[in-house]
Amino acid sequence: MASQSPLYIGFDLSTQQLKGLVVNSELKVEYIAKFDFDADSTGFSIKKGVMVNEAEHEVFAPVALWLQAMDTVLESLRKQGLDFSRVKGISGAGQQHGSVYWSADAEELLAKLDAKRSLEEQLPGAFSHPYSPNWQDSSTQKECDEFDAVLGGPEQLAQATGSKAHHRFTGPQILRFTRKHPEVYQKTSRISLVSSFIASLFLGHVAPFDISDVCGMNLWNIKKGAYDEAILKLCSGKFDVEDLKKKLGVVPEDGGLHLGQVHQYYRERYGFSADCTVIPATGDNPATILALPLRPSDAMVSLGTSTTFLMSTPNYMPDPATHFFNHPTTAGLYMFMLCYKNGGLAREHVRDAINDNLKDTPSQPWAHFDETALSTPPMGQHNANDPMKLGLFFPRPEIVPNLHAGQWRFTYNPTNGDLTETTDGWKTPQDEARAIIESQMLSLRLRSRGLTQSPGNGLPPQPRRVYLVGGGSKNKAIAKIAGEILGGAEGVYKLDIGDNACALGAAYKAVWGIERGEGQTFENLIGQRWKEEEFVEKIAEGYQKGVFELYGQAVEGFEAMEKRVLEGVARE
Ligand SMILES: Nc1ncnc2c1ncn2[C@@H]1O[C@H](COP(=O)(O)OP(=O)(O)O)[C@@H](O)[C@H]1O
Ligand SMILES: O=C(CO)[C@@H](O)[C@H](O)COP(=O)(O)O
Repeated sequence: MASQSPLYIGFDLSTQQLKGLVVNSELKVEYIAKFDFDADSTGFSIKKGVMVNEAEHEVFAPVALWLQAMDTVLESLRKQGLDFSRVKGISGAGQQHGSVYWSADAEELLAKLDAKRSLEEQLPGAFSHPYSPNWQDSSTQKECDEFDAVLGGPEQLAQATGSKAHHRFTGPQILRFTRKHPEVYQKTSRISLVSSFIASLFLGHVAPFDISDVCGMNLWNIKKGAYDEAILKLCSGKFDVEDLKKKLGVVPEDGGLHLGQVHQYYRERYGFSADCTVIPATGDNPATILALPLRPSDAMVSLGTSTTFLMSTPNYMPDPATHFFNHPTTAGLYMFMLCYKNGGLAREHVRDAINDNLKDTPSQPWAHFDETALSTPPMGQHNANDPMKLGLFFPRPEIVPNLHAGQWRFTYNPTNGDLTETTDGWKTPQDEARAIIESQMLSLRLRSRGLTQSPGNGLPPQPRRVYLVGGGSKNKAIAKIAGEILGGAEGVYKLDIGDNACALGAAYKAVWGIERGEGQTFENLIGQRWKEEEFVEKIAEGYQKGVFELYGQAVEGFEAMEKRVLEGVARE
C-alpha cells in the first residue's frame, strides 16, 4: 500500500519544458509529469520553447504558453492518480533572468481565479506584455555597457551584484524595455522573475523575488542585502525610480519562507488541501545545487545543451568572468556559477566529424567519440617531450570567455612556455575528441581553482567530489577525463535522477521549507534523509597523482591561449 506521507511538488519551468515532480518526506520521487513546449503545446509559433527576432537579437517566450503548460501538468498529475490533498508544500525552479510583466488587473485576476476555467483562459489579461525575454536574448549590448559603467567598471558591478553586466540579466533587459515599450512599462504594475511567476500562480497574488534568483538581475547588492540605489536609478531609465522599486517589490531573506496557502482555485479544481503552503521558487541553477546535500567543497557540472559549473561556497570572490548568487537556502553561503553556451552541441560537432570520418554511425552515437578520446593520451602528448595540444571549440558565440564563434588550435610547451597557434601535429578530427573535453574541463579548473581547498592528506586543492548531471553525465569517457582534470578526492559521481535535478531540488526546497526544525539548515535536513547508495553512483576516479599535476601545467597554457585569442580578436 502506498505510504501516506506528506507530498511536495517541485516545478521546473525551463526553456523547453515544464516539469512537475512530486516527492514524499523521505525524498523518494512518487510522480513526474512533463510538458514539452514544442511537442505538446497548441497555438504558439515557438521553436525550442522560444520565439526569435533575429534583427534585434531578441529571444523571448509567450507567457500564455507557460499557463497552458501548467494546466496540462497539473491535469497529468491528476490522471496519474496524485492525491493532491497530501501535498503540503509547493516550490519551483525557473529558467533564470526571464521577466514577466504584470498588468494593472493582475492582482484582481489572480485573486478571482475561477476553478471551472483553466489558467490559460483566465490570465492573459494579467500581463501588460505577452512575452518574457529569454536568457538566450542578446539585444541589450547598449544597456550592458551602461550597467558596466554605472559603478565605475565591470569589476565594481561584479563586486556589488555578483556578476558584470550580461545581455540576459534582468536589469539590462528592464532598461531596454523602458526604452522599447515605454507605454507598456508605465502600465506594468509588477515585474516577476520566472521563479516568482510560478509562486504567484499558486498564491493567487504576485509573489516576491527569491533571495538567490534576485542575484541574476544585476540589481541586487549581495553584501548589503538590498537593491543598489545607483543601479536602480539607471535601470528606471527616464521613469521614476520609486515606481521601479514598487514594480520589483521587497525581497525576503528566508528561502524557506511560508509565502502563504495555495489559492482556493487549486483546492477546488484539483483537491489541494487548505494547509498546502507555497515556498519561494528559485532559479533553475540554484535549484540544481539543492538536488543533494552539496557540501561547500563539492562541485557540480551540468552537461546539458550548455555547460554550467556550480559550487556552494562561504567565500564571496566575485570576478567579471564568473557569477556569484546568494545560496537559495543557507544564509552565509553563496552559489558560484560558470555558464557556457558551448557544451553538448560543441561536443556533438566533434562526435559527428569522427563518425563521418569513419563512415559509420553506430547505434550508440558516442561510441567512436568515447573510444577515440580514451585512446588519446592527455593533451595528445604521446611522449613527454611532445608539445601539448590545446584548443577552443566554439560553434556558437561564447560567454566564458566573451568570444565570437570559432575554433582555435595551439601547441604549448610547458617547459619553456612556448605557445603557438597551429594545426601542425594535430590529427583532425581524432585529436579533437579528447581536446574538446579537455578544453571544457580546463576552463572550469582555471576559473574555479581559487575556490578549492586541499581535502587533506597532503592532496592539492580540488573538490571533494565532482557530481555530474544533465544529458552528458551518461558518458563515462567524459566522466573519466573530468576526474583527471578537476580531481575530486572521493571521485566523480552521477546523480541518479536522469535530467530532473532542478525539479528535484525545487521539491526538496519545499520539503525543507515545511518540515525544518527551528534553525535547521537545508543541508542538515536533506543530509539526514539522503540515501547515498540509492541516489548517486560513482562513475569515475577523481584525483590521480601525476595526471592532475600534468593538467595543472596545461591550465597555465590554456590561460595563455585564451589571452592570446582574446588579444587577436580585439585587434580584428
Ligand atoms: N551519451 C552521451 N554522451 C555525451 N553527451 C550526451 C549523451 N547523451 C546525451 N548527451 C548530450 O546531452 C545534451 C542534452 O542534455 P540535457 O541535460 O537533456 O539538455 P538541456 O540543457 O537542454 O536540458 C545534448 O547536447 C547531448 O549531446
Ligand atoms: O542563463 C542561465 C544561467 O545564467 C541559464 O542556465 C538558464 O537558467 C537556462 O535554463 P535552462 O532552461 O537551459 O535549464
